[in-house]
Amino acid sequence: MSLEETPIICNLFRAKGCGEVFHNEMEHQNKEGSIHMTSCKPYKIVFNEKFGRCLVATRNLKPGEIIFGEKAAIVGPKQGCRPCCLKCFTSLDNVEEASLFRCPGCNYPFCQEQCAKSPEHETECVVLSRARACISINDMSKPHPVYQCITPLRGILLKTTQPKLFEEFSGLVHHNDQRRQTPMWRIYQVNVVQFLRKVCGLANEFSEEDIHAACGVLDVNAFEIRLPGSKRQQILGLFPTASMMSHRCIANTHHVIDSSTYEMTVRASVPIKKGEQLFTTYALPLDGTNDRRSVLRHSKLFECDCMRCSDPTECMTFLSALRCPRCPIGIMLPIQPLEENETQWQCSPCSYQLEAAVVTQLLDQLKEEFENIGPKDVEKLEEFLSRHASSLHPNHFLFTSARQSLSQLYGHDERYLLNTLTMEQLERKISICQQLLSVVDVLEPGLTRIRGVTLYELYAPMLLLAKRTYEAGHCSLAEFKERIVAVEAILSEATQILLLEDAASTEGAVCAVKALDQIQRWIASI
Ligand SMILES: C[S@@+](CC[C@H](N)C(=O)[O-])C[C@H]1O[C@@H](n2cnc3c(N)ncnc32)[C@H](O)[C@@H]1O
Repeated sequence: MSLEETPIICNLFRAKGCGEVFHNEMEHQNKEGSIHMTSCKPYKIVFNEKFGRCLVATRNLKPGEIIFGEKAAIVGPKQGCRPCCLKCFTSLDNVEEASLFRCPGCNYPFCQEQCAKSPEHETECVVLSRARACISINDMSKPHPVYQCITPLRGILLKTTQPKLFEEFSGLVHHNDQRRQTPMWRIYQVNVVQFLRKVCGLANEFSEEDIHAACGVLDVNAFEIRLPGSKRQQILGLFPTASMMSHRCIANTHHVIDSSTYEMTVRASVPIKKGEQLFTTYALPLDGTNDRRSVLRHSKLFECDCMRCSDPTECMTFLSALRCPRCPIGIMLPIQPLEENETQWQCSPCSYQLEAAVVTQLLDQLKEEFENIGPKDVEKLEEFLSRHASSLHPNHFLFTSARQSLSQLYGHDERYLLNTLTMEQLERKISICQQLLSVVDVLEPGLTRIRGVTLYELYAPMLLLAKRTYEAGHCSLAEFKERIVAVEAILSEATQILLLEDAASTEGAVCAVKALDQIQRWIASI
């Protein structure tokens, strides 16, 4: 056996962060002294001309491996939110006036006295109470502009409460120079900058530029946090390390934010090699290229030219492709996808061309029609899929979105409960989930929430279909067992993914674990 082939002998110590092997932990700690210990992480921050600061893997990472965990530096309401409790973010819509608690200091409404008296509200209340006369929030069903200043205020107040964290916060990218020309800048100027400086008396401590920078840091870097329950708002959290991750329209990481502790866990979603950049996605992965690039241009102020955006087929998913109006098999794609307003769209076999403006007009009409359906109308969603089958590619993002809704409706909607579905409807649910997965496997690969949820939706109709087929005597016991083993593999993968999700939304994971246990016992008994 050569030296290279010598296996790692037990008692050797493999450092969790850097993955290097040492004789013992002491040797690891002594390596390059404390410098190595502080940098013993599976990622490092590097600077790149194109991306700015970004994260790079310092060793090979397996799917599901935790890269880092991080607590939010600040959390707060999202711009344009409806009135909510400033402590726990419960929506105050539908809460009776008698049940609200108005803070005696600043007059903002809270869901209960305990929230208003929490230490988190103390410092901001001193500032906001100077504006008490202007804070009169009575209609809880509509967004109120006095919520716009809250999250930026929490950011700038770190200057006195946590100066080190403030340094990190104010060192994040804000793109003030580009944002200065935008309509949002003018809204912030009135509702945040002037409100905090003139009405709340912060003019001596923070310049206009400082407060605009805080707004920009949040717009460019903050993550949305989904709170459980329909009465909760979507809020923002700022995570300084996670905000260093660059964007790519097909990410290689996946993050989960615990909705009670506001802690983020970032994992590898696919295998990542040492030296590879870590990417998250700032846009919706199942939107088409033009929509994703437009969101990134306006909210994150850069032009995405990633591999997916530059490829007219979007990595062979054809998410933005149209059917050719001239030939029966043709698929129309943009010739230059990064020039969305100027590019011609061309059919691959017949070369027929359409102007970008014509395509935009057609899509605007279809988007409007789709939005008017609403996400819960099975018949209208099915009708939309069949009516436009001659205009859009089967994987088009509008169809994919319709399938996403249908995958949840068949089996759960009260008119389509699983046990009441006919054999054709079970087959329909299966084919919808499979088609959705064929797109998601490419655009949101690995251990991602949408894959977990879709695999979970796929297992139940497959199981029921196999059971009914066997009970009707249409397949042998051996064939039945084979089908159940295939269902078990799907459910097992779904469970593995769903168990990584936020503890407050693990209803799906709990059901999946129970169902997996049942199937495994069942297989053993057949
Ligand atoms: C959340 S920050 C990421 C950290 C930032 N690079 C830094 O140095 O602080 C987002 C900004 O990073 C840059 N960026 C991220 N992904 C990019 C990409 N795919 N192409 C170009 N710029 C990107 C853009 O300037 C974007 O507004």
